[in-house]
Amino acid sequence: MDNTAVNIVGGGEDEMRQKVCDTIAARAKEAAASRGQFTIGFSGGSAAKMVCSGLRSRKDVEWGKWHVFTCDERHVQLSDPDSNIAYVQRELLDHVGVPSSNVYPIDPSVDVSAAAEDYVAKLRKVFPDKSQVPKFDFLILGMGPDGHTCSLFPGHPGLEEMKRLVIPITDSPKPPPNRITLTYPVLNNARCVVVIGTGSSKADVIKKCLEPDPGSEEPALPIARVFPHTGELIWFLDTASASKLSKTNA
Ligand SMILES: O=C1O[C@H](COP(=O)(O)O)[C@@H](O)[C@H](O)[C@H]1O
Repeated sequence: MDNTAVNIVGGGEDEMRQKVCDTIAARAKEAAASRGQFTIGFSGGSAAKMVCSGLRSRKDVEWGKWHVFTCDERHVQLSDPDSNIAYVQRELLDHVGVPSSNVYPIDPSVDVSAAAEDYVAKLRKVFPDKSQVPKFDFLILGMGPDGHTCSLFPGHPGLEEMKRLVIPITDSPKPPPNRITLTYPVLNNARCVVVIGTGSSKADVIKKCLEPDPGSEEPALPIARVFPHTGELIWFLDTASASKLSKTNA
């Protein structure tokens, strides 16, 4: 069964925000009802901006059931404007009722390798069965114009990591260089992954991923390698980011 959907929402950010946040709220409700909790991973950048602003006024969400991680994180202090979790904290969590014990920031006081190990320990608080790869209910992914997602960059050896759940990155081509990231085994084990593409700066990369040149021998870009084994994959695109696609389902 193909569990992939490409939604060209049309219009701009407001329409996208509404659709994406409706999807998150619906999945959170299902997860809380069937498993008693909702495990979610946020990305940083434009995806976080859209989602945090759309979620914080929602009254149809049981915030107390949420467990909040980031899909990747810059290895910086939580006071640094580059911190992904600090953004989510300020723009969403400070305004809703997620218990602080259900929010899992990285430890910036240790080196980046130790921070990656510490993050695995944090994952294991919520996903304690060590024989199983953590199964997130929901992951929100963004993408850079180069096709990176999380802190998985084109051509980086981290793309081939199939054992570790979280890896340190010390040579990110996008600053800051030190980061940690979830790996494909975790991304592709999620129940639902949403990819958010907005703006014309993403149009070329979206075309490359969704309508690749049949003759091309280029390896798939990092965002195009996300295919949950059994879960759903939903791409949400606005008019500008979908503008180079020839086939649309709008
Ligand atoms: O550095 C990062 O960049 C990507 C893409 O960000 P965007 O602002 O171009 O949408 C983001 O998804 C990732 O979480 C972040 O660490």
